[in-house]
Amino acid sequence: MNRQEAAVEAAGLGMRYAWGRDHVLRDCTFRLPAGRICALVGPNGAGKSTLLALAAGLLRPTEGQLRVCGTTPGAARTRLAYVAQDKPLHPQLTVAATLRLGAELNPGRWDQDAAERVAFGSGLTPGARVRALSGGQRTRVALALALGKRAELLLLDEPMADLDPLSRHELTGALMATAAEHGTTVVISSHVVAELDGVCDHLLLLGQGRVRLAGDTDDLLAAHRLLTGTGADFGPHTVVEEHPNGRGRTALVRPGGALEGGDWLVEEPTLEELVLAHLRNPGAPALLTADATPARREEIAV
Ligand SMILES: Nc1ncnc2c1ncn2[C@@H]1O[C@H](COP(=O)(O)OP(=O)(O)OP(=O)(O)O)[C@@H](O)[C@H]1O
Repeated sequence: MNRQEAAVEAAGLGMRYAWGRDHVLRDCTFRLPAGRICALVGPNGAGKSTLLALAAGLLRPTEGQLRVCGTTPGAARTRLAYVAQDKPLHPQLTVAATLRLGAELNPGRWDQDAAERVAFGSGLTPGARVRALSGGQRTRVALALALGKRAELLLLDEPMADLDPLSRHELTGALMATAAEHGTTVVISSHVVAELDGVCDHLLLLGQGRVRLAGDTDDLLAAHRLLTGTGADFGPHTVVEEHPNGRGRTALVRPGGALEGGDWLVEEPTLEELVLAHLRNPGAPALLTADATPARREEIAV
């Protein structure tokens, strides 16, 4: 089978912080094909930031393998851009000087126009000092650095959390345009799943440090159905979540056989329904679609 190259590939990936008692990530195996826009979701403490920092080469895994842009995260550093949750920037610099620094650190690949479009899109002036910026303005500058770098892989840790709705819309559009124009892979963590619907074409859902769902969003949605009816027996189907409703019972299932002929209304769930059902039911069996399943572990070792 001819498969698209992987932007990120993990096998048996585990992480335990030096002072932590427990594993933060445990036996994570997944593959993110290049060129996708991947939503990274999961409850607080699931390990999303840790996974992004590992992929950015800022942390070393304690177990397993992680391959980024076909090499080690450390070797891929010049080819990726990482925007951390707290958006670290030099507070004494102006916005213009920050972008100049971005240009100096990324010779040969820096895109000043792209960086300026993002940085100055909402009236921010070049002479403004970073230390005097609001949280949302800092996010703009951090995203401007990331997009100016023309990275192959963007790792964005809750980038939209402190942006106003118009800025979110504008910057989401800028990210999607960049991804479409340059084939950039984007991993974007967020708690606002509804906002990622229609933006992301790939999903990675972590729960308690483990991969719960991974794959193309269309494939994951197609692997689930919402059944609503009065019967109580869901037959051969794997039930992720079931609850009563006005008309009887509704269940999110992974079909294990024919759905026709049952006394059910059958619907495809939305991405938000799929994610929320799995967040509420961490015991549901994990599912990786074919394109999210890595090659054999030894083949991805670096
Ligand atoms: N430097 C650290 N040392 C020890 N434990 C840490 C460290 N950083 C994170 N942790 C722990 O790792 C676990 C996962 O944290 P992480 O920030 O990766 O989760 P998250 O999914 O990004 O959470 P959130 O949605 O709240 O941002 C948490 O239990 C956290 O306390």
